Amino acid sequence: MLESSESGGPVNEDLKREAAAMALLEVRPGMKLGLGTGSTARHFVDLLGAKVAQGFECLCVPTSEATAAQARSLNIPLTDLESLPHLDMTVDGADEIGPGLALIKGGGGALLREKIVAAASDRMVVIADATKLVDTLGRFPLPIEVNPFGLGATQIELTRILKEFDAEGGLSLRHDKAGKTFVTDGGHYIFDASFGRISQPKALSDALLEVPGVVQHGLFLGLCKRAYVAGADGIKTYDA
Ligand SMILES: O=C(CO)[C@H](O)[C@H](O)COP(=O)(O)O
Repeated sequence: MLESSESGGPVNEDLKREAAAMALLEVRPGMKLGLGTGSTARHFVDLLGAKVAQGFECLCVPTSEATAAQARSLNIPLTDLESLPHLDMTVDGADEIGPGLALIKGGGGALLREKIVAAASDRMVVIADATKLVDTLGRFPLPIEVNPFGLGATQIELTRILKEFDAEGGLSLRHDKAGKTFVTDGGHYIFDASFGRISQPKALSDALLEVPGVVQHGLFLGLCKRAYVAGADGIKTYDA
C-alpha cells in the first residue's frame, strides 16, 4: 500500500520497495545471489530476509559490510566469491540509469565490490525509483575509487581527464558525515567527478582505468541486464 507524501504522490521509499518486490519475483529456490548496497537494495534484502524466514533457500554474497550486517541480522545465508565465484543474479540499486542500461553507481561508496559481484553474476538486475532515469549519464557525480598511495599524482591525472572529457565541474575527495576522508570497505578513497554530461562513457572508462592509482570507477557499462523502475505511474521494466 502506498503512503502519500505532502505533495500527494507516492513517497520514494514505497517506490523503491515496489521495484525491489519485482526483482524478488525473479528469485528461485537455491539461487546464488549478489546483494547490492544502498537504500533501494536494502528493501530487496529486507524482502529476501522475510522469504528466508519462511524457509526459502538461497546463498548470497554481499557487496558491502553494511549489506552483510543487514543480511546477517535477517539470517540470510552468506558466503564470499572465494567460495562461490559464480552467481546466478545480483540485485542492486543505481545512482543513474542511462541509455542501454549504462549506470553510474557508487553513491554509497561500494562500487568496487558491487562491480566485482555484478561481473561474477549471470545477470545484474537494477532496482530504482524513476528519479534515477536519465537521457545522458553524468548529472550525478561519477565516483572514482583510488588508492590512497600517491593521491596527489592520481588527482593531477584525473583532473587532466576531466578536462579532456569536457567536465562541467571538478573533482572532490569524498568525506564522511564526521568530516573525515571517506574510506571504502577495501581501504580506498573516492573522488567524485562532476562531469555534468558523459557523452563517451566507454572512452572515459578506458581513460580512467589507465591511471595507475585508480582502483575502479562507478560507470557500469554492459553489466546490467534488466532494470525495474518504479514511478508514480507504475513499474516499468527495461531490458538491455
Ligand atoms: O551504488 C550504490 C552504492 O555504492 C547504490 O546502489 C547507489 O548509490 C543507489 O543507492 P540508493 O538506492 O540509496 O539511491
